[in-house]
Amino acid sequence: MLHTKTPIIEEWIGEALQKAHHLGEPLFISIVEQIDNQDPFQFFDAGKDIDQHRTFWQSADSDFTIVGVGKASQLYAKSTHRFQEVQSLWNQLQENAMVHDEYNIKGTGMVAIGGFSFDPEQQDQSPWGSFLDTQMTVPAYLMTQVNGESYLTINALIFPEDHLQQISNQVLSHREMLLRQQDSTTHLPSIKEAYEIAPNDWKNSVKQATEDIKAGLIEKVVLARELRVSFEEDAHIASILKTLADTQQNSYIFAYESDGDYFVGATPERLAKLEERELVSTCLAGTIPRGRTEEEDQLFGQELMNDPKNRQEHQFVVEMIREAVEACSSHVSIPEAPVLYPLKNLQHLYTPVRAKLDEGYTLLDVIEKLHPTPALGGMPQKESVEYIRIHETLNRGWYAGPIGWFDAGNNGEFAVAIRSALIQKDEASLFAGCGVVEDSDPEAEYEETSVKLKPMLSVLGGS
Ligand SMILES: C=C(O[C@H]1C=CC=C(C(=O)O)[C@@H]1O)C(=O)O
Ligand SMILES: [Mg+2]
Repeated sequence: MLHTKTPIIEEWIGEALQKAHHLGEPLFISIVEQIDNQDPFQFFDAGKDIDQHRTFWQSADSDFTIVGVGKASQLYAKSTHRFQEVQSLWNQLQENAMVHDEYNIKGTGMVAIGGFSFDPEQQDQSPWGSFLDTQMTVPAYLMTQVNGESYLTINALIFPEDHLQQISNQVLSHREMLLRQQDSTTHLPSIKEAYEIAPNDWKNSVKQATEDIKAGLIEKVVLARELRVSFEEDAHIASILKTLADTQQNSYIFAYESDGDYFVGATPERLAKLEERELVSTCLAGTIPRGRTEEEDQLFGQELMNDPKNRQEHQFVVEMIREAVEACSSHVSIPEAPVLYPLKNLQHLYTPVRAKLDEGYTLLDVIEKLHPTPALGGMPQKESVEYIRIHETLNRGWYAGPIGWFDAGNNGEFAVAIRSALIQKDEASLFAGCGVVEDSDPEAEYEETSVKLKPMLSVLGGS
């Protein structure tokens, strides 16, 4: 199918340029074509020769993948109203756009992919200097894989003074580079050094939090810790993503590249998904390892289901999400009790939330209401985020923040960026947190976070 569209792409760019001339201002153009099936990891890898700004997202059931290369537009915001700001930038961008799309498939055409930091009031930037507080990218080239079909979107902002031949040549040569299928080998890094940041101080902070909870300061707080590793050579991100996708069941695989730094992860936790006003959110909190045998696995699962401490951790999340979703939807349906959600290394308590989003609300409105849920922040929301700001010594940056995408048709999905790492050349910081409630035991919480670090550690050359 490659090459068949070349003349028409050139023609459409020409039309956009004429219109930009006429208007005297830049014009956004979006062109969607169906392409032969592509390997999303190869597409991601091929993108490195075009732009140091790539994005990757795969849904937890692996039936939807989007890969972005370059940036046709960026939506930035930094304030307590960051979600609203992004929404209005998005609305503006769509007002002046020429879209050529005969398919109308979710996640194609004008799509923004990116994330939000956990806490916009955190002043410290290090080591997240390349990641702004809010950064949603409309990729210049976007590959979408959905229902077994692949699509390529070309997005560009065309300026009146642009030169037609120059733009067309560039777009068409990039397109060819991206769609050329190469042989690729998976190459994971080898770890030179790995060390945990102050584990004893962290256990003391968990102990202190249980006392603060008993004293009534807060009800629950999620405390995170960091593991730092260095590699023999720079990490190869496409290989890391592919291995995560191959090994981490029931997980969203994501990567966001910014100026050569990468935020990568395999998170099981959906924040919210919206499709044709059907809203789905997820309560995921409460944790136990997988067993080594099927029998042990079931035993652990039952132990988790019946453990009051884990049920309490989970229940805080259900109550908060219920309230947030009820405030903007109807037909809210939430099962009475959680079920088990199995991952490779651990199992969680899981309660799905379904609702019909009321007219007038967007996915970003829902994200704003939900973030952070008590699975990432705590209870009450504002107090626990303040508690984290004061007591946690690491800078969360984008860890535990919303990460995801939305399109022009009000479809989209955000997960929370846990089980993740910030990768900077031959170094990485891995993060894991756990819900601390009144009955938390620091040693057990420490063990829980160790297991949560495993998925990322294993693809970064650790065990
Ligand atoms: C904060 C994390 O996990 C959350 C999600 C699921 C279960 C959790 C728990 O049982 O503590 C945490 O709330 C993390 O993995 O960094
Ligand atoms: Mg826990």
